[in-house]
Amino acid sequence: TRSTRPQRLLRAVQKKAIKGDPQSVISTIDYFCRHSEWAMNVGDEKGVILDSVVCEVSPSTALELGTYCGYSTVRIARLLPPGTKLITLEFNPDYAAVARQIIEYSGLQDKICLVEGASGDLIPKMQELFGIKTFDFVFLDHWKDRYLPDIKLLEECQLLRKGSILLADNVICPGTPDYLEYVRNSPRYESKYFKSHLEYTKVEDGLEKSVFLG
Ligand SMILES: O=C(NC/C=C/[C@H]1O[C@@H](Sc2ccncc2)[C@H](O)[C@@H]1O)c1cc([N+](=O)[O-])cc(O)c1O
Ligand SMILES: [Mg+2]
Repeated sequence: TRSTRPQRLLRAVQKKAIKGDPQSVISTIDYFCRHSEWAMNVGDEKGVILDSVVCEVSPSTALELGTYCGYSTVRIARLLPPGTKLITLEFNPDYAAVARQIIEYSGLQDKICLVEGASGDLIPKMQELFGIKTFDFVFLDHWKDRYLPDIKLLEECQLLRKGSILLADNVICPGTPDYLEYVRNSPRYESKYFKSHLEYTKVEDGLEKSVFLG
């Protein structure tokens, strides 16, 4: 049977990227998605905004919802201070299998913990599974209708602290209207929109950065 797009993306990384070099893995994926096949990675333009927020927060504990092929996982992990771990949750086992190989190829496997399962089931287990008290940084890039329920779950599980940073992809395209309305109107968040473009296109999209106020 025909290979899947994530498998073709992985093959391009194994063929063209330098093993152990996260930047070359990132550049190879961006080139492949621009010139061969579009894929739903956060991409290079929004990726620069993601990089700047990760560097600013310099998190000790970080969570990513929606690994897909591991592009943003590698982008985030390459900037984490030594000794810190990025926990990334992925629901689809086929995507997880590709992401594990891309993460390993980048050489960042010691900074990343990929957990297969649904965020709704796994978030309540973060304390017991990883001894996590709170997350300094959360990147949301999974099913768009899960953004709002999942941050409410993070609040309920007391996994956010005063100053925790949430960064959400695709708040314009495909769009997460209920999430945006919540973080922009809740007294518990201070929110800011970073205008950009949908990965590898000229369509408007952006990232929403929200600080939990406790
Ligand atoms: O649909 C999009 N993203 C959904 C991503 C979903 C990813 O997260 C899990 S779901 C999950 C993971 C963990 N827990 C629960 C569910 C899926 O298996 C996939 O790996 C999207 C679409 C476009 N676009 O242009 O159409 C652009 C983008 O940047 C996007 O992110
Ligand atoms: Mg996205």
